[in-house]
Amino acid sequence: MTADEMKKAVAMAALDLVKPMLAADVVIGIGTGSTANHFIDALKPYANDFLGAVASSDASAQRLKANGVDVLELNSAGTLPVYVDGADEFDPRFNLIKGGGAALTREKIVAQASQQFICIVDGSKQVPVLGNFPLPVEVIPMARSLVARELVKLGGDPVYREGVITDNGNVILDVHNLSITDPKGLEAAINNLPGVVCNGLFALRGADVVLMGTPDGVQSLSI
Ligand SMILES: O=C[C@H](O)[C@H](O)[C@H](O)COP(=O)(O)O
Repeated sequence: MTADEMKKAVAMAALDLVKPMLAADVVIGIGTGSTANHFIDALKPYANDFLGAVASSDASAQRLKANGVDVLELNSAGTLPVYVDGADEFDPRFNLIKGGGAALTREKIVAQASQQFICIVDGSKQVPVLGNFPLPVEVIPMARSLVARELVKLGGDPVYREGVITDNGNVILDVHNLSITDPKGLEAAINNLPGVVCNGLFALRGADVVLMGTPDGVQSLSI
């Protein structure tokens, strides 16, 4: 089974969890990336069974609309019952690194607005300790160098993701060589740096459910 087939399988498993929640007044949260894209495509036959979705990126919003799903603003949607999204890494406590596709800030907002976060991943994303995947940090452009120096003080090696501007008009620093033994503490410490909009650690609000695709099928993991 290819990685893409595993991503599709976890997306279908997530759909099985979400289908019973769908109703005429229900709005769901949708993430960003190649795994979330499979989930968006899988929603197409059910597009008329729920009110719509809040998207964590312009790219996902466009894909949802192409699949017949109405896209709503979070401000008019209230609390969402569920958020479905991928991740770049997850640890045994369901702390995550996200933002490989630069959508981390809106993802964190929609996750925070949701009662349940279903994380859909292939097995390559499972790690004992977060940090092998460089941690994305979204930064106000004028603060890029300042924040980079502060991230070095925290023990990381930040690299400017050249050519990438987020949906919010900001830039991304990818922080290499972190061994993240205190995900909540590091998430808060980075968020406290002036110029940082958001960082890709999802520990203060991690995943509730992880569905992991393996060559032997989809595993529903528990903490
Ligand atoms: O910014 C992107 C998101 O955090 C994605 O959820 C993450 O990068 C995983 O993407 P993929 O499903 O393509 O591996």
